[in-house]
Amino acid sequence: MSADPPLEPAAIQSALAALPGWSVDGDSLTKEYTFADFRAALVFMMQVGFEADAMDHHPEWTNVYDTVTVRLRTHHAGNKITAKDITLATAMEKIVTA
Ligand SMILES: C[C@H](O)[C@H](O)[C@H]1CNC2=NC(N)=NC(=O)C2=N1
Repeated sequence: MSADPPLEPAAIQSALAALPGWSVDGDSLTKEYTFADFRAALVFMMQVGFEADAMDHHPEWTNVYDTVTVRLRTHHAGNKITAKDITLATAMEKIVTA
């Protein structure tokens, strides 16, 4: 068994209650963040990027001007959602609401 087993759907749904704007898309957690401008989007990516790297758990994301679209899944768990994805999504929410 992997150290990070895929979460059951019920566990994902209960975690989503505390993650506004996040949803399940296939086997990933996803959210589209919109910022004031490109610079603010870039600051978010830098802050999250350092935290994600410290966690050794990295987002898949795209940036177009003021928008960052995030997809979270765990490669080592067959590309399924694990507790690490919930932890990283929670860290992103703390960063945007700080
Ligand atoms: C060796 C290193 O721990 C792994 O490759 C890490 C890096 N970042 C990761 N990020 C994500 N999203 N899933 C992983 O399984 C993963 N594994």
